[in-house]
Amino acid sequence: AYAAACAMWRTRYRLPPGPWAWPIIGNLPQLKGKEGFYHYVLEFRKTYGDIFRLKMGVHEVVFVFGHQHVQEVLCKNGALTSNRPNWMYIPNKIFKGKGIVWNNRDACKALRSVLKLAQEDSYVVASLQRYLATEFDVFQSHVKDKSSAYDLEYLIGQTSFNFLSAFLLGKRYSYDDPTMIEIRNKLAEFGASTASANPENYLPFLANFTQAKFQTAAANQEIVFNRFREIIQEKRNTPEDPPTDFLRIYLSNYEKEGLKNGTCEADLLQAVMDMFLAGKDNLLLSTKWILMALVNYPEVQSKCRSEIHQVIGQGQRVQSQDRSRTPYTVATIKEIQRLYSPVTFTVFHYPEQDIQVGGYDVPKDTLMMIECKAPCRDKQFWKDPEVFNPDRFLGIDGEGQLPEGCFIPYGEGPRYCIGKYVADMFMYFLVTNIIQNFKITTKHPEQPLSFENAFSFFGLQPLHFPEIKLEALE
Ligand code: HEM
Repeated sequence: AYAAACAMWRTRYRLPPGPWAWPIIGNLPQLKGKEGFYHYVLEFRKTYGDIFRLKMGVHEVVFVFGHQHVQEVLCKNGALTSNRPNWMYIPNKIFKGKGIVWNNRDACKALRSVLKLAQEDSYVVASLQRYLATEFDVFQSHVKDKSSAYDLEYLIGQTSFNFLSAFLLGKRYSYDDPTMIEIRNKLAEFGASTASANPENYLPFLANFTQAKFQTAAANQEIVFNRFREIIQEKRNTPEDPPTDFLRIYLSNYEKEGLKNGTCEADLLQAVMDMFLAGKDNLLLSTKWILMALVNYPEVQSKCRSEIHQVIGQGQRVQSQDRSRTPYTVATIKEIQRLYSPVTFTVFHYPEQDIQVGGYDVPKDTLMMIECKAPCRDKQFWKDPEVFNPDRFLGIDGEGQLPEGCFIPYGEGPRYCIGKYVADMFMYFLVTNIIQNFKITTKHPEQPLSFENAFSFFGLQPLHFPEIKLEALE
C-alpha cells in the first residue's frame, strides 16, 4: 500500500529529480561521513541541479539552490512557506511548537515583532553600547595577559554570550559566574541533543532507544527556564522606565497583549532560549571567519584601521552609530559574510499548499531546505564572485540597495533571521574595537591561512582556526 501511495504521489506531480532511495532510511547513508552533510548535498547538486529531492528517513526533502529559486520559495511564496514542520519528532516532543523557531502560531509573529522593536529601541541600543564597552574592557584585559598567539575561541564565546544576555536579559556575567556557566553548559547540551540534524527527526522509531537523551534535554530546558523565571521575577520586583532589554520591554508593554494573542509563559521562555541557541554559535563562528580574513588580507586590515583611527581616533570606543562614518570597515565585514557566512541552509520550511519552484511541483507539507550561500556568489550579481574585494560593498550600507535576494546570509522573507540587527551590531562593535586597538596576526603571519571549512550541527566553521596574536598598538 505504501509503495502504491508513493507511486500515485509521483505520477500526480512533476517532482524534482533525485536519486533512488533505500526503504526506511532513504538517502541518509549517502549524507553521512567525515566530509559533513553540506558537502554531500553539494555533490547531489552537481548531478541533479539546483532543485532536487532526497529521502531523509521518513521525510521527502526538497533542496533549493540559486537566487531565482530561493526567491520563489522565500519571497514570492513566502506567505505559504513560512511555517516550520513542528510535527517532526524533536520539535514536537521538546519544543512543543513554543517560542520562535518551531512556532507557527500568532504568538511567533507577536514575539518576532517585539524582538524587532527591542532591537530598534534607542534605550535598548544605548544600554547595549554600555554593556559592550564593559565587555570589551574585560576582553582587552584578558588579551593583555598574553604575549603570543593563542586560541581566541573562549574569549569570543564569553563576549558573545554576555552580549546576548545583555540584550535579552539585561545582564552581564563575570566569566566564572556559576549561573553563567550553568546556563551556557545546559544550553550547549540542549542544543546538541535537539538540533535538527539529530537522527530521531528522520527515523522517529530510534527515539524508543534514546529516551534518556530527551529526558536530559527536557531537564536542561527546565533548568534554563527556571533561571529565566528568576530573572523575570527580579524584573517584576524592580520595574524600570524606560525598559532597556527585551524581557523588560515585553513585560512592561506587551505581556497583556501577548496573553490576548495566545503568547503564554512557555512561549516567552522558549523564545529567549531560541535566541541564545540561534545566536551564540552564529556570532562565534562569524567572528572567527572575520578574524581569519583580516589576518589573511593585512592590507584590508590596515585600511580599516586607518579609517577607524582617522574618523574616531584611538582613545575612544567605536560605537554602532559610527557605522555610517566607517564605510570601508562595514563593507569589509559584509564581504567576509558574503564569502564565509557560517549558515548554509535556512531552518526547515514547508508549503501549506502545493507550490511550484523552478518548474517543479513541491507538494503540500514537503520539507524544504533552502540554501543561503549560492546567491552570495552568483555571477549575475557579483563580478568575480570568488575574489575577496570589500570595495564592491562601498556605497551599499542598506541591503535595500542590492538586487533582492542576492545577499542572504540572514535568510529572506517572513522568517528571515530575527537576530540580524543585534548580530550586525555585535560584529561591528567587537571587530572594529579589536582593529582599533590591536594588530591581528598569527604566529606565522607569512603563511596564508586555509579557508577550508567543516560542517557541524551548528554551521560551517573554519577547519583550521589558527591561534591568533593580538599585538596591542601604541
Ligand atoms: C551572523 C550571525 C547570524 C546569521 C548568519 C544568522 C542566520 C540565520 C538564518 C539563515 C536563519 C534562517 C531563516 C529561515 O529559516 O528562513 C536564522 C534564523 C534565526 N536566527 Fe539567526 N543568524 C545569525 C545570528 C543570530 C542571532 C545573534 C540571533 C539572536 C539574537 C539569531 C536568532 C535567530 C532566530 C530566533 C531564528 C529563527 C527565526 C524564525 O524561525 O522565525 N540569529 N538566522
